[in-house]
Amino acid sequence: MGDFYQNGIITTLHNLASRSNAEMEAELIRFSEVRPMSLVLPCLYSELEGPALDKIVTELATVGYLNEIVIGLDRADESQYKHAIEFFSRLPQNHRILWNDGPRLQAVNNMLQEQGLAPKELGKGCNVWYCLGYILAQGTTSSVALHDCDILTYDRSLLARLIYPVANPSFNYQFCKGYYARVAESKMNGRVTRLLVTPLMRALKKILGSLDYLEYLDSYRYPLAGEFSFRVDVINDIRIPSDWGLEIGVLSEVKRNFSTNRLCQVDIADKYDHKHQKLSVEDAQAGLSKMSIDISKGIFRKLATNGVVFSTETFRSIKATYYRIALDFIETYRNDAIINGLKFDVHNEEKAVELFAENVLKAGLHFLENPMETPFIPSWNRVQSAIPDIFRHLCYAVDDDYREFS
Ligand SMILES: O=C(O)[C@H](O)COP(=O)(O)O
Repeated sequence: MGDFYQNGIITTLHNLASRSNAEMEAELIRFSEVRPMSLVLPCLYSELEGPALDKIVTELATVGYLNEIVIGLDRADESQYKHAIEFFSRLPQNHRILWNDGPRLQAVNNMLQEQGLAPKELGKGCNVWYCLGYILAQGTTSSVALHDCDILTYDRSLLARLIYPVANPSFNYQFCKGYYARVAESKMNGRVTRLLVTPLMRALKKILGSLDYLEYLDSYRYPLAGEFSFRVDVINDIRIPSDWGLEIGVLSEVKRNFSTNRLCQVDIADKYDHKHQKLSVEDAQAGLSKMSIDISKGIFRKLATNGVVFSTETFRSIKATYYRIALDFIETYRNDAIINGLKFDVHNEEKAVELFAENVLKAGLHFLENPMETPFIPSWNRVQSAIPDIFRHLCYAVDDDYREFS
């Protein structure tokens, strides 16, 4: 059982008692009468063949409060799309699969491209964006949850706890982020969160002073969690990054659009494990190396929109301060691991921090050299204003694919 401390400037909803999931789901079924709920699952075809998704679908098949499940399928050819239809067919809820690489959705993408509105980079951000557009187009949902498809420790209580804060009609939250400890096989994971994001926040606060935006981001216990939920109207006006800045980008957008008392975070699992990517020391375009660059760029860009002025010297100081603080954090994590009987590899942790320190500087210099770069996908409000019947095209594409291949 955790504590009930409220840190930061958003509400934290803890897991304080062993409330049964059945009791919570019974409540969610009642809520669903006034607030219909959807789940978005962004996935790669390869995840259908991996160890996590089969169990996730088995768990979801027993969930009674979902109105629909929208699956965004990336990197699938025709036969793989057909296999995906079969794979998800055991879901009793209404469900649709967006075959993002299929000719119909590609035609929709071309239509957007002609207006300069299509996502510029493929990946999770783009996948999520199309799924959210489809949910808006359907117009049947009130509350939405989204989670990754590589969760090895999944059970359906994760979803119940994740969606509850935006499903309970007596709560006023617009957005909720999940949190947990990424601890598995007796070791602490979550390398980018622990070794980049938290120390970088502290370094930025030290150099730039206490800024509302930094206090806000630092309030999230797991800012990189791929699990979040929201009221449907949040979708209209958010611009999400198409790169690894997706998670932090969404947090920044909801802060811009809502007061912090409409935002919260919730404890969704005792343990969480997922697919781990390589650190990728050699290749800055891959693995956690790329992730750390994209995230740092996203944070610097956002600070600049908040009036912060950067120079090469500021980025050198940020790098040096980050490095020192991150090394101190390694000591903290080490002791936390030891008291909990977990393994801890100081060498690998320091290797990651050395790489992230270089990448913080790289991201800063890249930001100075490319001040006009905007890796954001436009909001659906803007897209609808440019192409008023876009939702009709999107719905036809998804539904016609399903009709033709199921
Ligand atoms: O959450 C994170 O920090 C990144 O996704 C990396 O996670 P991992 O260290 O658990 O692979």
